[in-house]
Amino acid sequence: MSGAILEVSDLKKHFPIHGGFFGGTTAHVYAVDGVSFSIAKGETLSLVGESGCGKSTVGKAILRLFDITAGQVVLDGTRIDTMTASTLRPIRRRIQVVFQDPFSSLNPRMRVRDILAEPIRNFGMAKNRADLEERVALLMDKVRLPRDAVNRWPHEFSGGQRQRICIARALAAEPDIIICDEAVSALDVSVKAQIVNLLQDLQKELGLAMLFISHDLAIVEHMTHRVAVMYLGKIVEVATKRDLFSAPKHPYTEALLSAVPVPMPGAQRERIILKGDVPSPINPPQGCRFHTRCPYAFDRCRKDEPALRQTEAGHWSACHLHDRPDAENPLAGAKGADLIAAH
Ligand SMILES: Nc1ncnc2c1ncn2[C@@H]1O[C@H](COP(=O)(O)OP(=O)(O)OP(=O)(O)O)[C@@H](O)[C@H]1O
Repeated sequence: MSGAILEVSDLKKHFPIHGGFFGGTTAHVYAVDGVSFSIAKGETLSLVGESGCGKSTVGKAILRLFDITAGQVVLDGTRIDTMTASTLRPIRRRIQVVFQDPFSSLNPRMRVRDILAEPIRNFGMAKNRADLEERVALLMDKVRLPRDAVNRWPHEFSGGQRQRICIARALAAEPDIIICDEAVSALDVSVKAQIVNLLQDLQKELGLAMLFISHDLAIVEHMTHRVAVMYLGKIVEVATKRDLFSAPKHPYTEALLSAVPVPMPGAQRERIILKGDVPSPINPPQGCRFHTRCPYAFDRCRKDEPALRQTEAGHWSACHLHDRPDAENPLAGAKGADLIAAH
């Protein structure tokens, strides 16, 4: 994609499982198994899917919290997955993260001023002491916290306020992209909406790119440009928010969406209850990984793995149903478009 700030190609992360008498590798967790996407400058891409499908592992791989098994991560044209720790150091500033738990993410022994000053100092961004103070004050303004709160300790703040401090800390480094890993999942409903609005405002104001990792499609719907749906280490569908919510092309996306409430009086989607649990990523099913739970699975799904391919402009999906005539594809056409029209 032109203007991409981040490009991830065929990313794999297989965690070895050690066991046996000699403690050797006995198996692997195929946590992420060939994931590709790109994010444009100023764009939000949401990565959604059930717990354990590999979303956080994708985020951590981009942050280089561990080495990847295979694939490429390219930031603004530069490959970063193969960089040594010292070359990577200045690049780290450009990718920041906000994690789920604002209670454990902040050092309880540091005042807010020092929490925000730390990245500014580490990345050598302030000209002098006065500039540092000014930068800290502006960060408080950006996340709508009073400037004098910089003298307080993390425990003096509510969960939502702490998440604002985590966002300010991420912004302190003036990044190109922020990874929000379940950043609002632990917050109360009303606070969640405030933080989502704040992130959206900041994104517009600063032209940030965002990778928004979430299991909650209802939240994603309010703030994303595009959505990538993950299942068992793979992306099964990618589309713009409007296309994905109005006309999902993959049965897994359809099932996830069926659980999202429709914000219109009297309107409701038919809930699809998937059978069984997500299979183990240690031993993923042959063929299509979703076939064991798919309501439409047929013979081919048990044997061949479907490739992620473009079915309409900007809409990608990995499902053998696309090779069937429309009459035999329950997901052909703009199913649900009427429900979404009022959004
Ligand atoms: N360090 C690790 N060692 C071994 N397995 C791991 C490790 N980290 C993650 N996994 C496994 O990889 C799979 C994907 O985990 P991941 O945390 O990326 O999923 P997720 O979609 O973000 O789910 P959640 O929202 O529950 O964190 C899971 O089966 C998890 O148990």
